[in-house]
Amino acid sequence: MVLSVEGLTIEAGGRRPILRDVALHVARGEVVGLVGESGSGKSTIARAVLRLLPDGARVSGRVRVEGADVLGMSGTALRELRAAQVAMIYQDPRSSLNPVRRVGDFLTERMVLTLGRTKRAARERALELLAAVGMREPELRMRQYPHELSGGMLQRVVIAAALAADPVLLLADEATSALDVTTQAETLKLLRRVQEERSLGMLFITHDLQLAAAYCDRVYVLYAGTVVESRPAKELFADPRHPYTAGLLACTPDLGDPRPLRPIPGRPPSLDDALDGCPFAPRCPQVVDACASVAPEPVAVSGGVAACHLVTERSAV
Ligand SMILES: Nc1ncnc2c1ncn2[C@@H]1O[C@H](COP(=O)(O)OP(=O)(O)OP(=O)(O)O)[C@@H](O)[C@H]1O
Repeated sequence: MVLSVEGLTIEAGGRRPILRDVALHVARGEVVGLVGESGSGKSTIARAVLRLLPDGARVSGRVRVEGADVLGMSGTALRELRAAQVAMIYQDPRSSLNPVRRVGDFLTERMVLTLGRTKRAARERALELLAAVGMREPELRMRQYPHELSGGMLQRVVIAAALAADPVLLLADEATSALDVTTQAETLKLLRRVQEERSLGMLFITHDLQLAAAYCDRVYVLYAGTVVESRPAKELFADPRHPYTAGLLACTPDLGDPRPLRPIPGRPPSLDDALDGCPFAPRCPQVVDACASVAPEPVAVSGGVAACHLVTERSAV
């Protein structure tokens, strides 16, 4: 397993944990979606994979990358993890690049500093990587400054940089959300291509369940810091088992479906809301008595798990 997260709980002083008992895994060559509304804890999971934890947080559980225990890593192993094994791609490529340094410097400096390449070898590798991500005129791009490139071209540069150290895992955190629709489609295709060519594991973070269901092999649905459902993407899309997953699917536009959109009423709980039962209970159209007081355990459903009292009841019959 490239990434394996078990029982991950992160508390940072609120009345409820940021993450509660999260279990998640990504196999080599697999694209795994992580979906949830804003504040559900998606980025916190990605950062925990790099052991970038909130200040003063209490953390329990396990995070393993290629079997190595990230939460217990020493300085050297942690540097190696961040510099080589795992690469993170953020939403806004401009925030990754220094506006007053040339694109070529951005690509080569890290290779010289953290991978110990010579300047010349780093430059050759940077040109190779730019070609690999479909950048035309790579020599010219190396000499340009970030403001001379479009958002889509910059995201290609960031993806090229992410591949520099031959990582085993890509963490794509809303990596295409800031791009226009056409550029988004191209960048998604590119990410899939490089992921397949190199057989990388990818954790694809998005708030868009339709996109995740169409793009990923498996999907985890996160709500208020807990995984409420995880299934193969096709099954999740065709037959969602958790009412929250069903609600998310019903409120995302689908051009082929003329039925009106049904937004989920209410808001997700904040960190100041204590949670006794199911975190989705106050918004759930199918709520039953147990939901208010007992947190549902994940139960096996076709291809994965769902944490919902109704699912438990149905599977008990
Ligand atoms: N360093 C921190 N200290 C305290 N609370 C934090 C910290 N980082 C995140 N949080 C809180 O944890 C919760 C989850 O945040 P996170 O950024 O992981 O959510 P997200 O699902 O990625 O949301 P978005 O889609 O808006 O990025 C939020 O309520 C956030 O305010």
